[in-house]
This record gives sequence, structure tokens and C-alpha cells, in this order.
Amino acid sequence: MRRLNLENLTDVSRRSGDGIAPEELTVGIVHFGAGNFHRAHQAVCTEDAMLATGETGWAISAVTQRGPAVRDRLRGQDCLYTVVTRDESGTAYRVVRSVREVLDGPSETEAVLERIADPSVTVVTLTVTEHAYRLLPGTRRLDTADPGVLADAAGQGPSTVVGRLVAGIRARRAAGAGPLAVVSCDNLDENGPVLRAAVRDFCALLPDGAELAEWIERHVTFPATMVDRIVPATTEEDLAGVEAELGARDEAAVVAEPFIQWVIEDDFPAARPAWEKAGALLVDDVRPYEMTKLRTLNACHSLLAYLGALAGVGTIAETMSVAEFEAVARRLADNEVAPTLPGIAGFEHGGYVDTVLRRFRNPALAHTTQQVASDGSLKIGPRLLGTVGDALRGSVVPSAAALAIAAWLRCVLVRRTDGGEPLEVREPADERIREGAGGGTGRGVVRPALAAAGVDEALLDDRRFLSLVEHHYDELARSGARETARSVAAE
Ligand SMILES: NC(=O)c1ccc[n+]([C@@H]2O[C@H](COP(=O)([O-])OP(=O)(O)OC[C@H]3O[C@@H](n4cnc5c(N)ncnc54)[C@H](O)[C@@H]3O)[C@@H](O)[C@H]2O)c1
Ligand SMILES: O=P(O)(O)OC[C@@H](O)[C@@H](O)[C@H](O)[C@H](O)CO
Repeated sequence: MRRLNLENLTDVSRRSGDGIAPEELTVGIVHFGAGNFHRAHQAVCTEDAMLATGETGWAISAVTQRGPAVRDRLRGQDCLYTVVTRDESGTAYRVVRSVREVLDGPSETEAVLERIADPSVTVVTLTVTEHAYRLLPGTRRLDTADPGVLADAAGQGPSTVVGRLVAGIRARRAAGAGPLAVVSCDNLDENGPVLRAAVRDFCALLPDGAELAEWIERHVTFPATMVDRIVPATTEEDLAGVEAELGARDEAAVVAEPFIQWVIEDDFPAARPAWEKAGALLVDDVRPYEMTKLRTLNACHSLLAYLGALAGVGTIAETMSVAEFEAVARRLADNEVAPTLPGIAGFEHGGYVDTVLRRFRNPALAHTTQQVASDGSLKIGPRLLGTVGDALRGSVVPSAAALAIAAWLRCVLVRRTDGGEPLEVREPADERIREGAGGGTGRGVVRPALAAAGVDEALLDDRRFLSLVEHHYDELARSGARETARSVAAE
């Protein structure tokens, strides 16, 4: 079967629709993390912005972070790829052309630094997962004892995202290429400020770091963003479907829901794409949007993923057909999260929750509970612990949030479904957490395991919180995920 490429694009477009002319585009954005989400979100919005304005200077140079696999896949097809949008009403195919170059960060460092130092580039965006920021557990600051961070600071590599970014900014400064906006699009609480702090922390490790940090302070902004589109990992079945539909093999296709949202802090010191023409919202303060999304959508996602994984349920859509799971997700969103949120003019949280849960039900998306449940120690902070703290301060009982944390701990420590099947959930702090738990399985493990995961001691000293997690942890062992969810939903 022929491979999707520029030569057969006209033919493929007969089935997928026309789009921007790739040969007219020039690079204006460097993107770190060429994963599925970027390809289905920022790359699409940026292409739409160019289509709306007629501008051609915002093509993307995507930089892989951990090896050349995605680069090779995309280069093998002239950086073209398909975004498949699917829900119960149907399927649509679109060949995206806005990514015009893919570089492998680890082996093509010089080319990456040159791109960041190019005056035509005024925006760097990132989707590199929570893990890649190398934050000290339980804090929002760079882990300055991390061996990768230390090696980058010592002038090796660079191998970390922050090290690579700062090396690029240094090259840009030397080239006199002017100001830059660095836009994190990861699901982190206050992603812009967190990245700015990590960059500052990294500069503090460098011999000439003070001067560089001062330049960054004056010339580089870190707008915060809220990003939203559910984009599961692509399966071989998805690729076969694209091949059958378009008549060309696409090794980099992504499948997403039709819904797409992007809220961006309007803090750009130089030019940027007219993303607002592609439906993005440019605002002064992203925080209310970010908090609402992380605490509602992502928190419910995590709760359903942990409970579903324990119950042996494969996908998020399937968890939504378990009545107890939907009910406990609603309890979390309506009773525990809603009272903690700042208001947004014209926004109604109840309607938002209905939309989120409807999106989760999308039967055409095979978003696995295992994928969403991964990396829990990095996700419980932004998704759940903020709600827990605020709820306790407001005398709301954060029972469903505590259930999510208890269920996550059981996924990590017990590694068995309620039916006794083996359960594999990726957890970067696995070793630390298991060590903290000291091999125990009863409720006594909760406090040391959460402390080892970086949960704030002050919160662990709050008996109202700890007793809830311990109680649910016991209940999950005794009655299983469904029954425990049912009783929490009924509280
Ligand atoms: N997929 C979604 O539904 C979705 C929606 C909103 C936001 N996001 C954000 O986008 C991120 C990426 O999601 P995705 O679906 O593209 O995942 P993916 O697995 O397809 O891609 C992950 C990307 O992050 C990079 N990466 C992973 N671990 C890294 C590390 N330790 N150091 C450096 N780089 C690393 C990879 O190289 C890859 O480019 C998520 O973690 C989340 O913050 C995803
Ligand atoms: O991508 P992660 O691993 O941070 O989180 C998994 C999902 O909760 C997340 O990707 C959602 O699908 C997304 O945030 C929806 O916009």
C-alpha cells in the first residue's frame, strides 16, 4: 500500500477534503513533544488560523523528546498525517499540513537550537506530559537534584525538556532573534507559571545563569493555557481504518473527539498565529478556565479510570455505562468541585458537567482506563488535591475525591483487579510509594504511601482527609470498586 505523502496528497484530498497548501508554508512555531495530542489540537488550530487569515508563516517544526520514532514516521510521509474525529454521529477525516518539519531532540540538537534562534520563530509550544517537567514531587519547582537536570546544567546533552528549551533560548539571545513566547499546553495546574519557574530554577544552576535569567525575564513570556480535546493513543485498528478510507497508509494518524477547546493567556511579546480566528479564546486570566477543566473533566476522568481499572473495565466509555461510576463522578463534580471554583461570566457548571460526561460516553473513542490512570502521582495534585484542600476549608466533605485517591493507591500497591486479574498501571513514583507502604496492604499504608508520593504533610495531618482515604481504601478491598462507588455516590 502506498504511503501518505505530498505526491499523493491531491488524490487523498478527494476523500479527506482540501486544506492549506503545504508548499507555501514557512516555520513560525517550534513545538516540543510531537505526540498525539499536539497533532490533534495545536497543529489543527494553527492550520485553521492560517486558513482563516491567509497567513502562511506559522508552520510547525515539531521536536521529538525521547527518540526518533515519531520523527521517522512523520518524515516517511512528508510530515502529513490524518486527524480522524469520531463520535456516535459519524467519522470525519482531515489531512493536517501545518507540521512541516520534525526534528529529533536528542540527536538533532543543533538543528533544534537553530530553529529556536530563528527570528521567524516567535512561539514555542509544548505537550510533553507532566513527567517531563521534572518537578520535585509535591512541589511545583524543578527537581534540581534530578540527574538529567544536573547533566544538562553541566553542559551535557541537553536531554531534558527544560534543558533543551533553555539551550534554545540561549542560542536565540546570542543570535539577537528577539522576544519569544513559550506556551505549555500540558495538563498542569498553572502550566505557564510552573514552566517559567522551572526555567528560572534551571538557570540558577548555570555559571552564567543570572544574566540569562534576566534576559529571559525581559524577553520571554510563558502564557498559561487550558487545552481540551480527548485524544486516545492510536491503535493498529485505527491505522487500518484510515488506510481503508484514504487509500494511503498513514503511520501517524490520530483519532480524537470532535470537541476542541483552547484558552490562552494573551501574553505574547512578538507575533503569534490568529488562534482566535480558529475558535481559541485569548484571555487575561486563564486560571478560572484551567481550574474548572482540571478539577472537573480531568478529576472525573481519573476517578473513572482508577475505579474502572480496579473493576476490570477497559475504556472510559464503558465505565460510563456502570451506573455507580457515573453517579460518583457526578457527585465529585457537582458536590465537591463546583463549590471550589471561581466564577466565569456566562458559564454554568452543571451544563459543563453534562457535556463532559456526554463526551466520556463517546462510544467511538477507545480511551483506555489504563492510559488515563497512568502517572497518578503527577496527576492527583492538579486534578484532586486542590479540590480536597478547598472543600475542607469550606466544610464540604471531599469523599469522592478521596475515593479517587484511594482507588489510585490500590491500583499502584495491589496491582490486581477486583476479579483478581493482574493490573498494570504506569506510575513513575512506583518504587518510592511501594517502599513507603513497606509491603503492607491494610489501611496503615495510606499515610506513608501518600507521603512518599509527595502529598503535603499538612494535608495528611488533617484527619478528616486521611480517614476518608483510609476508609475508602478498606472498602475497596472489602467490597470492590462498584459497591464502594455506589455507597460514596449515595452519601
Ligand atoms: N491526549 C489527550 O487527550 C490530552 C488532552 C489534553 C492535554 N493533553 C496533554 O498532552 C500531553 C501529551 O499527551 P499525548 O496524548 O500527546 O501523549 P503521547 O504519549 O502521544 O505523547 C507524549 C509526548 O510527550 C513526550 N514525553 C513523554 N514523556 C516525556 C519525558 N519524560 N520527557 C520528555 N518528553 C516526554 C513524548 O516524547 C511525546 O512527544 C498529556 O500529558 C497532557 O498533558 C493530552
Ligand atoms: O493526557 P494525560 O495523561 O495528562 O491525562 C489523560 C486524560 O485525562 C487527558 O488527556 C484528557 O483526555 C484531556 O485532558 C482532555 O482534554
